[in-house]
Amino acid sequence: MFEKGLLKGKRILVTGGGSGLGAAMGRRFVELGAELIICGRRLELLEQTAALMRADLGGKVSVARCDIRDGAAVDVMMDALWREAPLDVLVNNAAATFIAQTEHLSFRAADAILAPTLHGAMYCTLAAGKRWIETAHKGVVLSILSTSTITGRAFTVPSAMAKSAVLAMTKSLAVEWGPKGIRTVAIAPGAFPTPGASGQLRPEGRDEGWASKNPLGRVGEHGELADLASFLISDRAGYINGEMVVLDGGSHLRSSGAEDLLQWTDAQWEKQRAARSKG
Ligand SMILES: CCCCCCC/C=C/C(=O)SCCNC(=O)CCNC(=O)[C@H](O)C(C)(C)COP(=O)(O)OP(=O)(O)OC[C@H]1O[C@@H](n2cnc3c(N)ncnc32)[C@H](O)[C@@H]1OP(=O)(O)O
Ligand SMILES: NC(=O)C1=CN([C@@H]2O[C@H](COP(=O)(O)OP(=O)(O)OC[C@H]3O[C@@H](n4cnc5c(N)ncnc54)[C@H](OP(=O)(O)O)[C@@H]3O)[C@@H](O)[C@H]2O)C=CC1
Repeated sequence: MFEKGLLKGKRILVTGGGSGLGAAMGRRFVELGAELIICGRRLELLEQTAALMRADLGGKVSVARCDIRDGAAVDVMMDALWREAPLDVLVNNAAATFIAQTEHLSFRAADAILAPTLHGAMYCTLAAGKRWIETAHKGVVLSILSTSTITGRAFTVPSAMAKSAVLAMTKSLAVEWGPKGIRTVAIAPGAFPTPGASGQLRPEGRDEGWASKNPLGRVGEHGELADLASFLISDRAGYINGEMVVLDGGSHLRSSGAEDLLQWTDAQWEKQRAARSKG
């Protein structure tokens, strides 16, 4: 689909790149010639993912253990990365969510979502942006958001709040940092099944799957997201700034994707809370 070497010479950090969509995007970036760094909390998972990519693709892939909820840890990671060479692209992909009746959320539960999804994305963007600006280096920040930024989404309210805030960051920095050579862009994926998303959002007992509610009758393929991400971070998209591209088969035009949960009984919600407390 793309010219060989579309991302050659680009050094890219994907947060949460050890699993799911982060790993799928990272793999595609390496195929297109980029140097990749993936970060997350689980070092073993990161190393497994990186080893697989190196074995399959032969590119340069390294890992950084980092909990992006901790701003100081983000700075330590960025310092270490910059000691080798500046990044060219940051992909804010790491996030967390779970379904819950909002009135049952404790403050700690709300923070468990807001901290990685909002604060983590902000810390990483700040840490990369200030280094780019100090050295007049060009950069791109791609944030992986959600169609909840357009529709809102019942039962995942902290996630919808955090993603909407990161969209506001994307639009605001497009204006503030555009003149400094930094583009900020975003993708709002619809349903792209991953173990992480399915585990948190589709417990047993939820009605029929995501595909049946989609106008195109299917969920997204990881390669489709990886291709869009590759284009948006490439120089070919050099005039796209402050934009969020929706990649959901038109699903959000029909439903936010959470309305089935309005029919859940108290017993179902109790079962859901109990499943978590046993986990
Ligand atoms: C068409 C629809 C398209 C779908 C769009 C989807 C948009 C977004 C999708 C995604 O983000 S998918 C990514 C999903 N992946 C993850 O969530 C992976 C990362 N997950 C985690 O890190 C954790 O699982 C967690 C969810 C953040 C929780 O881990 P943490 O270690 O931070 O929490 P704890 O210390 O165990 O608990 C803190 C606090 O939170 C409460 N809590 C945790 N899980 C739940 C739950 N499932 N339900 C209710 N409450 C929960 C927990 O009880 C603690 O609160 P207190 O009890 O101490 O008050
Ligand atoms: N899959 C889908 O249908 C959709 C996904 N999205 C978005 O796509 C992105 C990827 O989701 P997906 O691949 O499905 O889910 P995953 O659960 O696989 O990805 C989440 C990643 O974030 C990392 N992460 C979580 N918390 C932290 C933290 N505190 N510090 C560093 N890394 C962290 C996790 O690694 P670790 O636990 O090792 O830290 C994990 O690799 C998310 O932003 C999600 O909101 C949006 C819409 C739909």
